[in-house]
Amino acid sequence: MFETPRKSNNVRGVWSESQEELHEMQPVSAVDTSSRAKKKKKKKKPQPGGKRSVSAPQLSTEALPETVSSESLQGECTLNNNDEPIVRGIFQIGKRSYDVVLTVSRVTWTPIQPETPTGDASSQRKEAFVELKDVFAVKVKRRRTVGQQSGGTLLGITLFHCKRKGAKLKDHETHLNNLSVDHCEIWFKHLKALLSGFQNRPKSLKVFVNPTSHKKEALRVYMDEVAPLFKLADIEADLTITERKGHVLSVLKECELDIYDGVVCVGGDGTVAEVAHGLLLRAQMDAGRDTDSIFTPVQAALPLGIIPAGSTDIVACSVHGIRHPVTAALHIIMGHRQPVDACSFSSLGRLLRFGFSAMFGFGGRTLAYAERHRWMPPSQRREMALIKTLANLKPEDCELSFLPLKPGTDGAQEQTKTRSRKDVRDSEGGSWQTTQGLFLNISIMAIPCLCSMAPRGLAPNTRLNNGSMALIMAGNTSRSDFVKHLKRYNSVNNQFSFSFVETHTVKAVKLRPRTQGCWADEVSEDNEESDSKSAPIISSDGSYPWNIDGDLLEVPSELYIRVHPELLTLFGENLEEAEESPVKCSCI
Ligand SMILES: Nc1ncnc2c1ncn2[C@@H]1O[C@H](COP(=O)(O)OP(=O)(O)OP(=O)(O)O)[C@@H](O)[C@H]1O
Repeated sequence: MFETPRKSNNVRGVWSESQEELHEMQPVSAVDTSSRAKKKKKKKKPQPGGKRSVSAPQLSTEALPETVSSESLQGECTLNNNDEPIVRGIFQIGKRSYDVVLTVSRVTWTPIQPETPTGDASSQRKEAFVELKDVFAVKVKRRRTVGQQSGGTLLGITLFHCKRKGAKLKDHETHLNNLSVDHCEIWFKHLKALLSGFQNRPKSLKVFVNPTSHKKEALRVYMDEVAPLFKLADIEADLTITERKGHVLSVLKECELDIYDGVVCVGGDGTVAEVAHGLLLRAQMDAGRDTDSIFTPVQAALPLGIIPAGSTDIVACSVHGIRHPVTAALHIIMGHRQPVDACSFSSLGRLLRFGFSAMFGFGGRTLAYAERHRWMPPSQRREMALIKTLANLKPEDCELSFLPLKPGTDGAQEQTKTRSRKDVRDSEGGSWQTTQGLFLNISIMAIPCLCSMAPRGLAPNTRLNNGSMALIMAGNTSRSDFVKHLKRYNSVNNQFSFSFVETHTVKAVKLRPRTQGCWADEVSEDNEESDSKSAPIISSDGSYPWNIDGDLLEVPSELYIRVHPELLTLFGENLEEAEESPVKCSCI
């Protein structure tokens, strides 16, 4: 029976169609995109490779098996030239018959039209095609009675391919109908052989789903929107539903990674951070790196796919330009890869974790407040945290040192204000600049950090893999000016054009808070509100809250942040701007 995992109750009358391998009789779960496929527009394209004079009366599918033999349909296998037909034949697509040609790069179909009485070839031969690089599965289509598990009448073959609309990828089906088994077998074999040539496409994946992310929808998102596509693409997915914080880390430390072609996480930014950290930590363990010293990290062994199911999904948005699970799944299936820079965060010479972004001051305090109120619904918790932290807005007294990227490489956007600083030369030849003072917020970001609240990114001046980090320092100012600065993230105006904001393109940052005990004092203010089960352990020893990729990290002393170019590969593509319409935060 034709199973539609997204709409599993979709029974289409007495007869239904199944997609399966030609000689394997187990039915597979196909993705129901039929309603969307109907709306498909065919693209006009010039005819490839020479003239074709197919001018025959329109053929019905029923007539094809007898009239179209495999000989007349079979082309020579000529894989040298992209435009050279490998196989050519007649299929019914929709209600019309088409002359269909397979080359190494595409499947092209042209409607078969009767000759005009004057013998002219019709001028309206609209050609359509699908590039093989966009095809992720080919299946045999059969008609079966309800309940029939195998066999059934062969109807043709179906191509599953992805279509792009802006940053969004969507799955589509093209049904090539022909009742001839020989004919379909030839096409099926050729298509399978060509698709197996895409070596970048994963065959086996380790998948982590965080069932607690955001609105607890990650498992549903995976089961309904992603798993059916993986199955269609013949990808074996080894699923772990995480049971606690740290679960991913313990699995990644121990498991055999060689058997996988990639790791996938389904959840929010905290889940992404844990998986990225786990993958990078495992790579250091395998390479024998001592992470309790200043070391040069090795790259992660496997690419990471991110299926967004959180509330902000900053990393997914930065790499896909959109929060759309199907787009993310199709990037994984098609094997699109994007190297990204990552940071290491260390304190007192010991590695604390790997990640992409850090916020200290306002960003750290807001997250700490939200974490202590986990019992609240997510959006309410975030708004409340923002309001409370703004109401208690306090500058942090810090000593900040940074190692700028070499002059001339990417410093054009920098905005340096009047803060005094001293320069110290680094052993690598760079020049550390040190400044002291009061800061409301300090952000250090290796990726643009796109999200719906900041469509151009929290750090629009950096790129996914430009080998640098954006350092954004918001100095002490009035609350109203700081709110104006925050609001600009959501607008077209430059959020950095304030006298109290400084930006730098850097390779490394050291930050040492100089205020004693302020964080512990603040925690005690609302201790009575916190849920003892879910509240993080907040020490009163003067440690400071950092927001590292949306995860709360408490650091008692100096934090040392270094960027490592292209340390991790993500499944996806480099996009400069989020596609989603900006979301206004109602509380500011
Ligand atoms: N079963 C579980 N129970 C509790 N926490 C878990 C579980 N599985 C994973 N976690 C942890 O939950 C944390 C938060 O995950 P995640 O970021 O995906 O959700 P979120 O915070 O709701 O989403 P967002 O960051 O987008 O708001 C992660 O640090 C992860 O380690």
